[in-house]
Amino acid sequence: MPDTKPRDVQILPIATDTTVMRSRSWARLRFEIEYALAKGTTANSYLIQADKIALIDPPGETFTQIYLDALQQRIDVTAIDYVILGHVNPNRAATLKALLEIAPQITFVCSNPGAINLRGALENPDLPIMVMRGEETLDLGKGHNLQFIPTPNPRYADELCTYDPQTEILYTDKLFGAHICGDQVLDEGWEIINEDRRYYYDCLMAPHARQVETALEKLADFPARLYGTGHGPLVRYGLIELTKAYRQWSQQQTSADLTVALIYASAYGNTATLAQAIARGITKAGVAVESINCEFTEPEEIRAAVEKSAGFVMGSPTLGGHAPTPVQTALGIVLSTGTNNKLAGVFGSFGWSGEAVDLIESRLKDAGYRFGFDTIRVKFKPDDATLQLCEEAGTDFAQALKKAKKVRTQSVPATNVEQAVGRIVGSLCVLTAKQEDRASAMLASWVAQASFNPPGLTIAVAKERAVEPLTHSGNEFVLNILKEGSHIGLMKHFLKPFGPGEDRFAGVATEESTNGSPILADALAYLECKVQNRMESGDHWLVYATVEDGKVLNQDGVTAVHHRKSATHY
Ligand SMILES: Cc1cc2nc3c(=O)[nH]c(=O)nc-3n(C[C@H](O)[C@H](O)[C@H](O)COP(=O)(O)O)c2cc1C
Repeated sequence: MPDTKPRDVQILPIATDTTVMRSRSWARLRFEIEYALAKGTTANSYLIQADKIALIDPPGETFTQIYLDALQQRIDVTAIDYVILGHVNPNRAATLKALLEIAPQITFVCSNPGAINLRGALENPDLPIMVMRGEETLDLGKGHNLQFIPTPNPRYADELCTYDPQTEILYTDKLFGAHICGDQVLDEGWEIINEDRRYYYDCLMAPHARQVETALEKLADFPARLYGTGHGPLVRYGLIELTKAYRQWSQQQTSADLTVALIYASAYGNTATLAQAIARGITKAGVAVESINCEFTEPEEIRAAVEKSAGFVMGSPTLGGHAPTPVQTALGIVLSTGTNNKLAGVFGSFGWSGEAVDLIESRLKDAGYRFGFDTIRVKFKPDDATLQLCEEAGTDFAQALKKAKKVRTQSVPATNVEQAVGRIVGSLCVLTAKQEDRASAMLASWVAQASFNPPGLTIAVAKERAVEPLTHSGNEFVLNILKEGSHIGLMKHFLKPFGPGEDRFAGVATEESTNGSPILADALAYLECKVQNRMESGDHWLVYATVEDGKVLNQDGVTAVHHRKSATHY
């Protein structure tokens, strides 16, 4: 997606007295970890003009001015009665302050934890706020008698959904969204955005699937015709399928046999971002995560989650030279469970001294815990490379747990089917990809030509591969086809275990392709590819890519082929 298209606010009436205002950022997105998709996003706000006027979810500060301009062209902003907030993001404070300056009579509507956050974010303890706990309604007139459904989760403890019985719109905040930017307001032809919705779920929802299940149960009581999402297209055509998919994806998480307790606190969001990237790395390897924000969780719940988990990861910011009290309490609970056979991990964001992370690490070390990854210390806000490291550390952690479990179950010889499927051969290749700060590579032999016009191929990428985030629709990579005779060295290099964030290309001769991905100098040929789409196929993604360019580097060589004995090996 080019970064050149200017931000704007797209406005469309969507139902009786109801208008959507979508603040569109076309550029690569940085505020949540869906950076791998880089398709921009929209911050969706809604305007209900009945006898009273309500505004739902004004956007963050990068949109304050153009959003207010767009609003002022349509309504008398001084007449707004209510501003309803699906969650309170400090980043929205600038827009809310600007609205209050024009319309000081505004009453805010949010959940109870939302009210605490809002008073802090707007630095005003006397702010007029209507707190919605689930029983109350807000009558805007003309049948818009709004109902509210708190749907708290560790990431957004203050999340609140809103239902309008007049229009049968359910405003779902973070639920059912997608980080994509485009002209399409609704989700007609929704199958093509399935991948984006799934990735959004995997990154943002999977780490608190239990709370998603609770939210789905609550929301089922409200007959919705349309989901007014916080991001991306509104959900109308795919509403039944997406709701069903959310149930199914959540059930997959909550019924997984290995779980990691991810225990953290975060005052300004940096440690939470690290937690999210680590969670993504764990869940993509097929191990479930139970996220626990210790600020909002009862000690008993923390104890129960640790006891039932195969491992735990603890994260904390350093504030005033210490870990915040809820983290210290949680650490005490973890240590008192006395289960030092569980795998542990530690991470945190800090500013200058970082005592909190050191404290957690040393207390766990003293108690005899083993660590699944080297402690991650990040100064202030993480960049893309750090998030990649976190994701890979999470995957390593999950794989260590899976390995430990496998060791306990006896290894069985390959079945007839496994042996027979193993006789399928493919050319031995190395997929290399680089996007801005992120680079990765993977040995691939499950490769096949898939089309001639345009030239295209498929590659099977295991879901937990480090390179996986670089193989979504629109991403570019290079497929290096190895040469028989000189393939062993490269094969060994790319098969060896890499630490989280480790440079895959150290000591390997490469050149840069036009799409920025490395070409291996010793390859037989290379293909510059662009991912068109991908299909979920069991434990792999089947990636279909078209070949945009390519060259044979060694005219006399032949393709290295990978012969195997079993389908379970590459
Ligand atoms: C009031 C306050 C006190 C802080 N004290 C420390 C400190 O003693 N040592 C340190 O390394 N960083 C300190 N920091 C920096 C934070 O650790 C840093 O901003 C970190 O990114 C916060 O993580 P979070 O976004 O997850 O809350 C402090 C920050 C604030 C706002």
